[in-house]
Amino acid sequence: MSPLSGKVQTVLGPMDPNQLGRTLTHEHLSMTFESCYVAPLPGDEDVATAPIEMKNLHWLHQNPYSSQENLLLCQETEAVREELLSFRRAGGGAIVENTTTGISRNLGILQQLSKDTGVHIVAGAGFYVDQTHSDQTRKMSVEQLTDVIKNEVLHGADGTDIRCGVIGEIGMSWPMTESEKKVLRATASAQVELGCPVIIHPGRNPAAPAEIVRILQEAGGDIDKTVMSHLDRTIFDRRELLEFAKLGSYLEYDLFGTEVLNYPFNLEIDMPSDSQRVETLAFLLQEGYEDRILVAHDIHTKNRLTKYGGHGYSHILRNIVPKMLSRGMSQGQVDRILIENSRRWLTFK
Ligand SMILES: CC(=O)NCCS(=O)(=O)O
Repeated sequence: MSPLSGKVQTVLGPMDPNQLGRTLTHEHLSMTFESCYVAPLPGDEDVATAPIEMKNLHWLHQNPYSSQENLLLCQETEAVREELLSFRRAGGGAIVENTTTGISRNLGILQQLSKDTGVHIVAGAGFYVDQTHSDQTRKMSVEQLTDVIKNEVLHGADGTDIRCGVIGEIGMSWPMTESEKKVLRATASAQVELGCPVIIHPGRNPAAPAEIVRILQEAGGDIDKTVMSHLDRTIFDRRELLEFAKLGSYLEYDLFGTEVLNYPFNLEIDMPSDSQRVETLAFLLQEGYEDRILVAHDIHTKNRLTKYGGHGYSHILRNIVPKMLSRGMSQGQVDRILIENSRRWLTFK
């Protein structure tokens, strides 16, 4: 049995899961996303390199990955601190910070933010998508990768003694690369030994989540303790969604607040609106998946902060919860999603 059994591990140490409260299971508080820069359309070069200001916020909203400045959330610690205080005032308790190796995890900042604001923060172990893997990562065996991940949970990451409390977000592309598959197998091995929660970023294809679950299962992973992120931009067909749901992972709708006409990473995809996300949650509840749903905003660029006219970390609590209630969900179901499911997932076995 893990020494962490029955506990949640935050950046301030292990804690009683009952203290978490309303939890956003997929956010970033400090990271860089330059690896996912998308060149601006011809004619947009000037606005793409201009400083962020009111007159280009609409452009930025539609083209968030085409401004290098927008990809540096790591420069906004003061704004994030203010937002976390606002999140607490809105009734929020905890945030799972999904920044892993490859997108500039900064555990010292996370620990300080938690001390300053009283928000419980759980940090993520492991590796983001292949394009951010270092040569050293690519050369590692599954056993070596497993040791790295275990060490980040048991002893601390990035040369600190600050410990991660989940594995992930583990980044997968579509199709998955060999290096990503090794990381996935290492994730499963570490999970078996530690009894810990896992969270996956799937590639942008409806077949990706099930393929990931298959590989995790083959490597001994605990699907019941695994979150599949970003379903809002991955599985659109309801029949396919139910097929996937049967596999038993948590089903995360974590792009609340993202309403964009052209999804820059895959122009074939029509990104749903928040109203459509709520409709999908209602559908999953009706189909009996009340114990499997999780929600978040996955804030990872500057323009989504309230400082830049974005929705911020309190959008779900302030706007989406009332919408859920107005669409027939009960307070009990909302609490199940925001409190009980996240608590169960985050508690070490
Ligand atoms: C930080 C991160 O990976 N966000 C996910 C963006 S995506 O558009 O859902 O892939």
